[in-house]
Amino acid sequence: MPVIQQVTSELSNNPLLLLAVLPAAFILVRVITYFKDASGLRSYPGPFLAKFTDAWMFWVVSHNRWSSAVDEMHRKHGPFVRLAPNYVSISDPKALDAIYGHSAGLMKASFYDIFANFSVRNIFNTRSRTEHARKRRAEAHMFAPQSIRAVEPLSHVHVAEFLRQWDHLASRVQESQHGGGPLKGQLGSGAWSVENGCVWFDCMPWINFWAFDTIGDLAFGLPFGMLKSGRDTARVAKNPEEGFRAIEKITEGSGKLDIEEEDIPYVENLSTRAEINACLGWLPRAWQVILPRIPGSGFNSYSDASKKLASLSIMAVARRLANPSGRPDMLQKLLEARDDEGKPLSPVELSAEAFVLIVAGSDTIANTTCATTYYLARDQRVQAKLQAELDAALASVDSEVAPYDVVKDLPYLDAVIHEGQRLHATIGAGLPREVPAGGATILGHHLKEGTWVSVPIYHLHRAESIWGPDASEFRPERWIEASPGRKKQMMEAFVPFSIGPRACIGRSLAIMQLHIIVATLFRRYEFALKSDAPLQIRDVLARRPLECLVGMKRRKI
Ligand code: HEM
Repeated sequence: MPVIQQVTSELSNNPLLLLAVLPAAFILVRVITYFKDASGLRSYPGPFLAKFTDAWMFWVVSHNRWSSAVDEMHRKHGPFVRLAPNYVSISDPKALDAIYGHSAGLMKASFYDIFANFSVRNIFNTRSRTEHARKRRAEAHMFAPQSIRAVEPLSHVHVAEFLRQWDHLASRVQESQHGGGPLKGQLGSGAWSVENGCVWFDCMPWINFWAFDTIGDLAFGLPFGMLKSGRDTARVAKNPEEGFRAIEKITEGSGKLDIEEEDIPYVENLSTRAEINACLGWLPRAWQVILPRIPGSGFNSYSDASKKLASLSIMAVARRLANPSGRPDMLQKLLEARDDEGKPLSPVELSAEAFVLIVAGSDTIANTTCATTYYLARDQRVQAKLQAELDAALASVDSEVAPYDVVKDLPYLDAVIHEGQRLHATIGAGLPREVPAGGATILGHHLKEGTWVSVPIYHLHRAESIWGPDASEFRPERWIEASPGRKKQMMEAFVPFSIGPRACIGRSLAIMQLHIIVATLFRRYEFALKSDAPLQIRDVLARRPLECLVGMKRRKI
């Protein structure tokens, strides 16, 4: 019997032998691939495991060390680091344009496939240049300066609701000072306690409630009501398929909205999905399908969370179609959008686009606001300086919510927001892009077709070579003191919204929201921390604060 036949028959008769041989064969294939070096990356330094397998990326992401591990690798090995057999991270700001710029020609890598939870792609997860350009054209006017300014009054409503709840919390301080008031309690789902003249509570859930209510309203005319209830809860279609059927019937003019709904903890589902996506994105497609199906793998909640999140946008689209309003929100603009043949978006595409607006436009703003609040609460000097600027600028303004026109050009507020975005880096990861046919030359290095490349934002925002020896300090003054030449250098390395054709489309809205919320909160309240302990983060593409316990009281203004 020939040797190969003998070996296969031996293996099929002996499953234990097969179990032992499979890992050995796997490792052998990886070692041979490494030495064959088809990717041409063998000479690049990096973690040992990453030379052979994507498992290094999977491991660091699943251990909550995405941005920090990549940062460490660059500090150890320099600007070019191999993070996976086919993936190089480049930490030089000069690489940004070559990778993400308009004429770069690199598209999103297949890492983004894991984010597709509808049968069609959305503006964020499509990897097709043509499809992306079509979507971006259709959605650009939603984010034009006049469209953003038109929604400012809507956004004020939610900031005012936010103040009602925090005023209520702050009033606990006076109540306890005047005797009789309780020293601890619960508002919505959050606990609070009074100590040292402040009310202490975790501000992260409240900031989430505000951000989600606001984007729910701006996107769909459908605030979730999280601020009012103080709870993470949203009404969604119980069955997404039923939602699509209802949309189709309504579009054909032959149906009423009659969908079974349920309440879900939306933010919690979003966190679950984000955490799992960030890990699964580094695995081969087969593993992405298998792992969520294995009981006890830690990935089981994935499909359920994805479906529930999708149901929210399906429900919102169905509601709007059933009750057309003409309201100037994003959903209305999506309904008016036409493709290149003049056709409206299909129900599933509408829902997919609405979904990404909610996800991209809430979490990111909430994380940035929470981290900025943390840094300001930790540094009383910076907080007082900001408050002095806000007091002067808003002295004659008769509104508890800071109008954008009044606060948009305040130098210290601007510097605080920049510094919060720099140091926290809400999107801290390198955003992976794939080298197209013909290869690409980046900073003199020729990389072959199919190689993944990225620039690590967290590392760039903290590199001493760019920001100086105090790079890891929260010091807004750096933005004001810098000479024009230095400021240019800083801005070239400051990329919280990324750059190029796939840069954040919601940037102007985010900047407006951040100015309004930081100015309003810090004019009205004082914040403190109990210790200088670092902010605990879950790093899953977006870097989300897990908890931020602050002491807060009303200011005398
Ligand atoms: C502080 C807040 C925000 C930050 C830091 C941020 C950051 C980013 C970054 C870095 C990207 C590029 C992602 C990638 O290449 O994978 C992005 C894309 C995107 N962002 Fe934002 N974002 C913020 C707020 C918003 C808001 C308010 C919206 C909309 C309501 C939004 C909608 C989007 C969309 C749709 C994309 C995909 C754009 C495309 O591929 O053409 N973002 N954002």
